[in-house]
Amino acid sequence: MSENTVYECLKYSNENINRALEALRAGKMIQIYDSDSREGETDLVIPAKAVTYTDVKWMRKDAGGLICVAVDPVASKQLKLPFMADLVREASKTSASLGEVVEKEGDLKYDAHSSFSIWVNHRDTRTGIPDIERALTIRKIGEITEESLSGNGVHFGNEFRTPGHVALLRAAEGLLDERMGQTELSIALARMAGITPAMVVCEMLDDDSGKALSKEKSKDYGEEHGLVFLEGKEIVEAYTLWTGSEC
Ligand SMILES: O=C(CO)[C@H](O)[C@H](O)COP(=O)(O)O
Ligand SMILES: [Mg+2]
Ligand SMILES: [Mg+2]
Repeated sequence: MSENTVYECLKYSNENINRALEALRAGKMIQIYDSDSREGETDLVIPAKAVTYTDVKWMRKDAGGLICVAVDPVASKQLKLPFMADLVREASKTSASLGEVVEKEGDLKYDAHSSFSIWVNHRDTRTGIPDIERALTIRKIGEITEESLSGNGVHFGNEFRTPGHVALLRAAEGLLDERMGQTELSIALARMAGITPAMVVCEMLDDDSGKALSKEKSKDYGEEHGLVFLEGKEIVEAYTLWTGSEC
């Protein structure tokens, strides 16, 4: 079956989904809004492997949130990426002060737990923060994710050090059955698009209000910049079809 045939049979009735998958396959930016009942935030989202320093600058200047890379749950386990909360909880066994700050049940009002893993820099970076260096770290995270999922044994520590300036986000094992943050939503889209499931996400913030950019203003931004705007519920619906498809 040719690549096109596969994509043909995966056409969705929601044209927004088809446009988003096409954009992601082309390494282009899209927007994902999680939901009114969760964070109520819109992220700029782009495949990690495709990121250039101008994309990092775009997210830094126009979105302004934390530039993170969401990693597929299978690859996260292969790469031995820990949840930061688990790491701190373990460390708190020898440091009481850490035990007081570690994420506990009920701490987050919008979800059961965060998806933060470790924060890294690629070893070829100097300080790790310039756009050009963060882009390198991000692309290399995409590449090692692809390598790992291809069954090629990889050694994360050979290429990356922590702490660093790019926050890794570990997608929940059950993906959208378990959690519906932009971490899982972006990985679900990557799986549907047939691209490496390592996705850059960055929250869009509002310079005037000091809050997250509203859904309406985020949609306006998307229209001005030709970006596909997806809501979490659209992705959940399409992913349910995809997982049940015979393609
Ligand atoms: O907190 C975050 C990391 O900066 C953002 O909300 C990002 O969207 C990923 O987290 P989540 O999956 O919880 O939405
Ligand atoms: Mg968040
Ligand atoms: Mg989010």
